[in-house]
Amino acid sequence: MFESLRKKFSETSGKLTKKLENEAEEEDNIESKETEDIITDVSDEVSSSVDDGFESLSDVDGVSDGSDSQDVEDSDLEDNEKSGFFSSFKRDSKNKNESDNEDIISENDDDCSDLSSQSKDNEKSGFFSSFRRGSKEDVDSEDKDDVSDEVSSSVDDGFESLSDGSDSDDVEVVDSGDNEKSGFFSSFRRGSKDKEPETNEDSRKGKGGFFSFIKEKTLSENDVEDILFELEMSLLEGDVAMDVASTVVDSVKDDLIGQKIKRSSDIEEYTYDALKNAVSKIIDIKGKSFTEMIEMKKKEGEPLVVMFVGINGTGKTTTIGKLSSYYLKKGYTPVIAASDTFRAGAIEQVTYHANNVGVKIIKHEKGSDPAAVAFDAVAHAKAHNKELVLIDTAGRMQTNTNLMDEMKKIKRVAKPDLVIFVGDALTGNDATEQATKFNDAIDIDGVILTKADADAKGGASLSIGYVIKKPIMFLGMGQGYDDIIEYDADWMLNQLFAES
Ligand SMILES: Nc1nc2c(ncn2[C@@H]2O[C@H](COP(=O)(O)OP(=O)(O)OP(=O)(O)O)[C@@H](O)[C@H]2O)c(=O)[nH]1
Repeated sequence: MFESLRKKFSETSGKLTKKLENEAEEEDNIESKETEDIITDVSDEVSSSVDDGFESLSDVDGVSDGSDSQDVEDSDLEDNEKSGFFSSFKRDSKNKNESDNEDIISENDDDCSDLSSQSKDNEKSGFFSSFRRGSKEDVDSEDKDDVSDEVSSSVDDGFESLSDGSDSDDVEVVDSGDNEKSGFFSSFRRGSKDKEPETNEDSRKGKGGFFSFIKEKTLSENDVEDILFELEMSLLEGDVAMDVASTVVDSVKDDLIGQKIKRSSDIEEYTYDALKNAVSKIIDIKGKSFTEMIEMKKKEGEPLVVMFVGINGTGKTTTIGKLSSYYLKKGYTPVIAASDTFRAGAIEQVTYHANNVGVKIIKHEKGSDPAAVAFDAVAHAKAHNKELVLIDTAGRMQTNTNLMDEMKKIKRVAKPDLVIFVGDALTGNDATEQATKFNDAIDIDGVILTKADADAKGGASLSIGYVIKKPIMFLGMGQGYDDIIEYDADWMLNQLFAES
């Protein structure tokens, strides 16, 4: 029962999950790409800052004409290529440093005994430490001061560039010198590896979803629009009334937009809640139950008079047999009025059910006035303190004016407390349209939907009450006398959202 609706609702959740899953993957890719770009930028900036540092060194008057250091660079090129960026960077700088220091020594012989020994130190401890020390050393020469300042500022620029590109923590790791084990790049690699392990299985087990966004995502109209449009279309195909389909979609949209989601389970949960909320508003039409009304009338010493209307073959007569049985079992005494005096065999059919169930039937000749039969049945019930009068009427098309007028006459004469439209759930949207027409003609009070047991679509069950703003009172669930249930919105909701 209602499999089709159930499927549509669960598909919506699945489709939205899938769509956002793709988006999360894209976000992940962009994030990785950004990370790679940052790494590239930082590498470039470090190289260029270091180069700037050397250029500054070379440009300083009296230090070097630049050709020496170029020679050194060239001679080291092969080595650097073999051993990668960091080692070449270290060696390069060491050699540059060495070469530049030598230049300084040769040009400033008088002042260079200290620097010469410093140069040896530098050889041992590499580029960064040598420059730092270099800038800190108390060198008297103005040239040396200039050199130190410029190099120091170039290197600092290099560090600033590093800092701009990423966490200062990471930069400090570079400064520590052990790049391979603990440095900036490895920390990025570790960082991206840290994101990777959230495999489907892990996230399902540990975090409750197939994927998760790197940042929390707020659902927008854009995210849900196309999927809810699909839902609306498939509801319409499933015989859900247009009003109902758009109300469901609007309500779901309202509930979903602005929701903050992190992982797939959030989407499932929010979509499920939003759909359930939308459907519960649709199907929960407030009204007194049949049984409550019998009791109310009983207190007044009157029978509850109920008139059944609808088109041919929807199950009016069978439903009257079922309700007779249902209320007999509850301790009430129903009486049936055979007011379908129009169709051949109708009086025999209803008599058959009355006899089977064991209730009194009031009947006249075929072709007699159906309003008079109903009037007699009400009088009988009042005279015998029976609690319920069930009036069977001829099936008629809402377009048949004569028969619709006859129905209005029965209502005027018998003064029923309730006019119930009996609709065939299998006819889907037609049932809703018929109910609307009967409601316009005679002002119905409630609905009984028959053949719900065979209804896979569920369109009429979802729509009919909402469209005419009258409650569904019972659902016919088969051909037997016991195959009828009082309609309950919670039960219906469970049917629509139960795990299949
Ligand atoms: N599966 C199923 N069949 C039903 C249900 N209610 C009625 N039927 C069947 O529907 C057919 C028509 O039922 P009727 O009670 O004769 O319908 P009606 O509205 O009285 O028909 P008219 O007298 O022509 O107006 C019968 O074969 C019933 O057994 C139900 O809830 N489930």
